[in-house]
Amino acid sequence: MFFLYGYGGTGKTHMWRTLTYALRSQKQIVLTVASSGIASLLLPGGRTAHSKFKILVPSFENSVCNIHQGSELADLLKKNKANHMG
Ligand SMILES: Nc1ncnc2c1ncn2[C@@H]1O[C@H](COP(=O)(O)OP(=O)(O)OP(=O)(O)O)[C@@H](O)[C@H]1O
Repeated sequence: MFFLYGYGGTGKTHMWRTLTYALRSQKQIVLTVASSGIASLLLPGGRTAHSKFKILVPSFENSVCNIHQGSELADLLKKNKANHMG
């Protein structure tokens, strides 16, 4: 999982879009998530992290994601090579 930090307008979205298209063109699985719905709209196939990873709201120190072993989402997470968190 990669996190990319930078000031506004420095090219974070541009870099993630480029990486996502490059990896997907090689048939790699890339999950693009952001902390807000507005930010997720900038990413190809973007979703909020809370939606994609079934993160409970509100979340506490001991909260766990609601992903069940053997589910389709669990298999996808095992197979994917890169997550983008914007
Ligand atoms: N390497 C690059 N080559 C050409 N244009 C670029 C490059 N990086 C960024 N840009 C352009 O610069 C502008 C700002 O980039 P981008 O939206 O990716 O920044 P950002 O860091 O995601 O900004 P914000 O945090 O405000 O969302 C965009 O128009 C983008 O196309």
